[in-house]
Amino acid sequence: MLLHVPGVLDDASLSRIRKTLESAAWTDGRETVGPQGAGVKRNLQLPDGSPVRHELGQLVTAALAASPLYFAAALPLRALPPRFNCYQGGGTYGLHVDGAVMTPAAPPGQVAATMRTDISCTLFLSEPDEYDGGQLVIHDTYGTHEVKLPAGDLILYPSSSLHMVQPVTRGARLAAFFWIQSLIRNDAQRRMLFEMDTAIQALTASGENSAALLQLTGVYHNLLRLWAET
Ligand SMILES: O=C(O)CCC(=O)C(=O)O
Ligand SMILES: [Fe+2]
Repeated sequence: MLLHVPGVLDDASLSRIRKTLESAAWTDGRETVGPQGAGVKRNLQLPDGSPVRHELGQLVTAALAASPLYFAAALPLRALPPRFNCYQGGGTYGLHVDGAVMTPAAPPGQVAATMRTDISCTLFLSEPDEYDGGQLVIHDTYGTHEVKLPAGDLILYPSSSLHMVQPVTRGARLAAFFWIQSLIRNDAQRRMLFEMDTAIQALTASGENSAALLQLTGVYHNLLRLWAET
């Protein structure tokens, strides 16, 4: 499932992130990728150990925690701390698939927890009119999707899909990106749960208060219980 989550960042967080990134020390994005990706990746990233990445990543994580839509769609078990990238001057990331398993660096003294990547996310930090190109192109069984969203908006898509970022030929495209291991590994099951949750929320918001709604809520939780891997 491809899902657009609008307004993840408010104006204050967005401008703080943008301002901090203006003077950040960027490095070659190929530092965090395997050999297949390295052949097609031409962008800049904040280094994984950079304090700026850590500080801004916490802002993004806090904003995500306040987004019911993100939560309902992703059903996150764990997520890789957000990274930040920048494409400019023809910068691009050719067609690739994200690594299936990642091991985020652990704080000193703690054992690193390896995670499976079920969902990939890009949080756009530049407005679409600030740059030319830079569409995130995602291939799935329904075809090819070109994504270029307002600053502060997030796209969530299955990590199993092939995807690319088209060359940025004017201006700069800033983004945060990260991966999620979901409670629900299977994309089709996760989508059904999301649709059921959305329907339950809509009925609840309309003032519905019936035994049938309670039963439907029970089915949602029982499917989650049946399918969730923790
Ligand atoms: O910049 C983006 O939108 C996606 C980046 C990406 O695909 C990756 O780093 O694996
Ligand atoms: Fe990717």
